[in-house]
Parts: sequence; C-alpha cells; structure tokens
Amino acid sequence: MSVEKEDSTGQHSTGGDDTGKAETSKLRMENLTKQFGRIVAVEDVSLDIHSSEVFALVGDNGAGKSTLMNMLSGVHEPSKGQIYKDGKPVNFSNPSEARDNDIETVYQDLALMDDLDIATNIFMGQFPRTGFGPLQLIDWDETYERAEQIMMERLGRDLDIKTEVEFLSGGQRQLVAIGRSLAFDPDVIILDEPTSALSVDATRLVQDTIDTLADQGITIVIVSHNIESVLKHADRIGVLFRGSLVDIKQPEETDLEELNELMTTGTLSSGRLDD
Ligand SMILES: Nc1ncnc2c1ncn2[C@@H]1O[C@H](COP(=O)(O)OP(=O)(O)OP(=O)(O)O)[C@@H](O)[C@H]1O
Repeated sequence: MSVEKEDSTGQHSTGGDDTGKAETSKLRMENLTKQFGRIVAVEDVSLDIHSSEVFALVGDNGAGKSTLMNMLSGVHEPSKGQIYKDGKPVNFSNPSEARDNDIETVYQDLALMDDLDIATNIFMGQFPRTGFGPLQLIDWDETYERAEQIMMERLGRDLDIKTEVEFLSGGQRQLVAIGRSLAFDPDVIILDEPTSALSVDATRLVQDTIDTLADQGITIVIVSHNIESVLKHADRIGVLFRGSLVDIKQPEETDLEELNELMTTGTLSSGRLDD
C-alpha cells in the first residue's frame, strides 16, 4: 500500500509506487464515509489519486464502488470525511458543483439521444451560442467544428460527427459519452463500468481512448468489474471490500487471481506476498 505524505506546499502526495507518472495529488479522499441509515456503504476511505493517472476502483457487488464514485461526482454528500481537489477541500452538494471543479462523470447508461447525431449529443444542453440576451441562437457551425475537434484531436477518432448515434457500435457510443464530458473541459473524468457488455474490439477502442486522455493530462477514475481490463490499462487498482479500501495494487505486482481473492475476501491468504 502506498504511504501518504504531505509536502511543503501542503499538497498531498503518495510515495512507494512506481507508475512512472508525476505523483501530484489530483483528488484526495480523507476518511470518506457514507451511511444510508444503518448501512455503511463506504467506511473511512483515504486515498490519493494522482494527476494524469488511470486509477481503477474494483470490488464485488455491494462493495461500495458506486457510492464512492457518487461522492466524487456530487451525487451523494459524504456522511464523514473530506474530498480535496488539487489540494483544496471541496464539498459537492450536487453534480454541477463537481462539474464546476472540473470533474465529469460518464455513467454506465451513457444517456445518449439515439435519433440525434454525434455532435448534437456531445453539446446537448450546453450548445455554443451566437447573438445576445434573449436573441441568442445555437451556433451550429461552432457546434460541429468543436465536436469535430473533440472527436479528432482529443479522442483521436475519425468518426463522422453527423452520424446519428443509433448507428454506432457500443464502443463508439462510449466514445460519444466521453466526448460529451470533454466538452466541459474537465481534468478528472470518472468512468462507470466503461467496458461492461462491450465486445473485445469495442473494449480495446475504449481502453485506447482512456490511454489517450491520460496522455493529455486528464486524471481518469474507472469503476469496474472488469479486472482483466483494468489490469491492462490502470496505473493503480484500489480494491474495495464491504465499504473499506483494503488494498492498492499496481498491475505489475498483482494478477487476476490475487485481485479476485482481495475482492471476495478482503484479504490475501498466506503464501502470497503483499506489500
Ligand atoms: N441509496 C442507497 N440507500 C441505501 N443503501 C444503499 C444506497 N446505495 C447503496 N446502498 C448500499 O450500500 C452498499 C454499497 O453499494 P454500492 O452500490 O456502492 O456498491 P457497488 O460496489 O457499486 O456494487 P455494484 O457493483 O453491485 O453496483 C450496498 O449494501 C448497497 O445496498
């Protein structure tokens, strides 16, 4: 498990791992707890997510992944504990406050409008406008130009932005949903089960996109059941068990079997090396 320390600027950072990326704390959770009545869904989770890293949160059903994600995205307020963004304490009472702090979340259902094209889906609800005051109109030229930029330059994909979303594959739909989050220019994107129910090719497309975004300096938090996928693409993997963060692993130092054991029992049997 990485060791937390605080540098002279008050920025939290972690040592003890070797992801090859700068370890500036982008998101810090300190003793985060969430209770629903008598159910403790997340208990006392402390964790630093580094700038530009791909951090995966894994865990069995009911382990607390969604609840932790929902606290970061402003859906739930913590019962206890504190979130820090870029070293500053932040309190989100709704998702738009997380958005104001440059945190975007792509939910599993993607919430795309099938009969509308890619560009319209990317800018739905926040179209570029032209004109003044009550005479403002959607600036369609700007909408298509910016959607093209997001698709080509940020996501690195040559998809025709005038294609209606209903004609896209599962992986391409995920790309559009990620594109919509990019329209808000976030520096953290939380992805809820981004590869669930995708084909092998679609999974690869999404994984490559995640790598591309991390290379652009975006911090990615993936909530996933797909351990094989996160083993290939995450810089670090945090394992939740019954609401507690029981371990943080780097893919190089662990494997499918070990992560499964941690997810299902919360610990490692003797004979396995743990740090
Ligand atoms: N709104 C809620 N009200 C009451 N209990 C809740 C609520 N949300 C989650 N829980 C409970 O909190 C615990 C953690 O749930 P959570 O959905 O965070 O787990 P998860 O790891 O995301 O599981 P899954 O992979 O099945 O979605 C579970 O016992 C769940 O029943």
